[in-house]
Amino acid sequence: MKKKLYFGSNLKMYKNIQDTVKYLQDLVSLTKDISREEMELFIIPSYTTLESATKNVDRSYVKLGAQNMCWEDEGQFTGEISPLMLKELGLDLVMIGHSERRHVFGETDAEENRKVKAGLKHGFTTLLCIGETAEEKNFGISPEVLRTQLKVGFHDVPVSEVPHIWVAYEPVWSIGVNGTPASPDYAEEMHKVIKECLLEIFGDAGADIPVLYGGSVNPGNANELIVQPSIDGLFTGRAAWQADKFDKLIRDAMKTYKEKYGE
Ligand SMILES: O=C[C@H](O)COP(=O)(O)O
Repeated sequence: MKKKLYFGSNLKMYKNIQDTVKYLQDLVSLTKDISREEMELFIIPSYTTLESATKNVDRSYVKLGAQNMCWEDEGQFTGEISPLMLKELGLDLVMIGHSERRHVFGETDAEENRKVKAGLKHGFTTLLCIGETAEEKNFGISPEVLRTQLKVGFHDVPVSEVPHIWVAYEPVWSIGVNGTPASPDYAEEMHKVIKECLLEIFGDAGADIPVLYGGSVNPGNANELIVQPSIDGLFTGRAAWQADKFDKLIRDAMKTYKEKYGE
């Protein structure tokens, strides 16, 4: 089972312009020799760094994205960023529905759906993040929660958009300094649920959507996660924020994957 592997990071509300550009340039130069046929690298920095990042980083090696986006092109939406504004920067992707957007800022599945449709309409690769809370996990309803987030998130999205869709599974309880990483077995089980649901939504084409795991990915668990059959990549926060450490995590994971599945 040989497939392209995805590695990316969300920089959240960290790093100023200078630090972001340096991080991206270092990451590109460190990872340049890794074939982009085998590995997709993407980074999602803060809004204020994006213009400098797009101008100063070799985009053939790293895709750049935004952490959120409004569903409207323009209007009376103080504090929001329009898809047209992001297009002006020439970004590759938008992330929709990150756990912190849903749980700190109260975004709903229906809002994520509007954003997903806007992202796709404007030609961005659209990364929808989903994941259950600890309480939902304890009630034993994780599959139902994930299926709801996918079914609402992709409501009315035509199958022709599949090539532009990515999904990240990030259980809320696994994210950040207080998070507990999902075990590889549990992550695999949930990825299977997600992949089955994508087939239901998009038919056979749904199988082409990459599904990434995120939530306390670190050098100690990345290798075991990446070899799970239904995990297509790792969406990493803290463990990716130093270019040399992220480069090592990627290389080790790819080596482990190749040892298991062949060159
Ligand atoms: O977007 C990334 C996730 O929130 C994961 O963050 P983390 O790896 O620091 O837990």
